[in-house]
Amino acid sequence: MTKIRIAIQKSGRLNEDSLMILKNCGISIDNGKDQLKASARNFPLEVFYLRNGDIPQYLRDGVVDIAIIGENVLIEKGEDISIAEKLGFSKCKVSLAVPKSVKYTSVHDFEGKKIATSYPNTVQMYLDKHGVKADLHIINGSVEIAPNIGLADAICDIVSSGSTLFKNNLKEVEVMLTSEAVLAVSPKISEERREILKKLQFRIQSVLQARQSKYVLLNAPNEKLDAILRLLPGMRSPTVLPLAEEGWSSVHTVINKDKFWEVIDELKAAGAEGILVCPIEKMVL
Ligand SMILES: Nc1ncnc2c1ncn2[C@@H]1O[C@H](COP(=O)(O)OP(=O)(O)OP(=O)(O)O)[C@@H](O)[C@H]1O
Ligand SMILES: O=P(O)(O)OC[C@H]1O[C@H](OP(=O)(O)OP(=O)(O)O)[C@H](O)[C@@H]1O
Ligand SMILES: [Mg+2]
Repeated sequence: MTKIRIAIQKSGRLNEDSLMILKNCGISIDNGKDQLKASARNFPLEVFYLRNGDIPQYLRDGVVDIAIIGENVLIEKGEDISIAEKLGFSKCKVSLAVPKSVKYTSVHDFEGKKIATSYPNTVQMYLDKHGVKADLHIINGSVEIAPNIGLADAICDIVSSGSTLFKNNLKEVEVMLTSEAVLAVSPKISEERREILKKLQFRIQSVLQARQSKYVLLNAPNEKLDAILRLLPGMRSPTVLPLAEEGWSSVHTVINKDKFWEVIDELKAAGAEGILVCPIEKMVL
């Protein structure tokens, strides 16, 4: 039987969330901790555990068909590789930073400066776009320490909370790109495997939709229903069912998880009671 081959990060920031999304898609993987390859029990899928930085080349060569990888790595090393889905986790930026004490005015301040980075192509593209010439010093990790030990004038690295920059007395001055984990596709994927990919994407989309949404149930006196329903956008429209108690109804609806916090006070003020907010496991639109 033909299987689709997916690369996920062997260990590191993407590993756990990548396995979790497959699990949420109902795919169980026989997983020995030190295995570099594993098969799914109930879906035609084989998992290869690889280094994040090596994945673009595996995709390009068609050694794997798809991968879960940081978008930033594709921008750095895999411009020719397409993205099938954005997955909504591992959100970060790739930014330029300088010592806090430096007075910064514009990207032209980098002219003739030495920049330490693990993302040379990304920095070079950004500098070229602005007509700036700088000297790049490529290192693989602990980039933020470079200015403190006299290795470089500035750095380019991943920024999330900003705490690594802060601890190293640096400040973010240019955001070159924003990134999140994505499902990437090999340009060499076969038609047969593309059909399996479609099935996987359908499952991923229902998991991602569900993560964004909450199922809300509430009770309302009938005379206040109109006002309450106006506050609630449902998938099609909210369900209204009579309660055993005369004059009351139960309202059921699906709402965006962020939107819910915006309307909760208004719902209460409009007369809603006994509000329940429940997670949704899968959502097919
Ligand atoms: N602090 C962060 N916050 C959010 N996402 C991050 C952060 N650091 C990295 N990422 C994202 O997670 C991906 C993997 O980062 P991680 O540090 O685990 O691996 P790596 O060292 O870049 O790769 P490799 O697997 O080759 O060792 C990055 O490419 C980026 O997309
Ligand atoms: O803005 P922050 O929230 O501080 O995150 C940014 C840091 O996170 C990543 O390092 P990581 O912890 O993955 O270590 P690594 O260099 O070993 O990959 C990245 O390389 C930054 O150093
Ligand atoms: Mg890292």
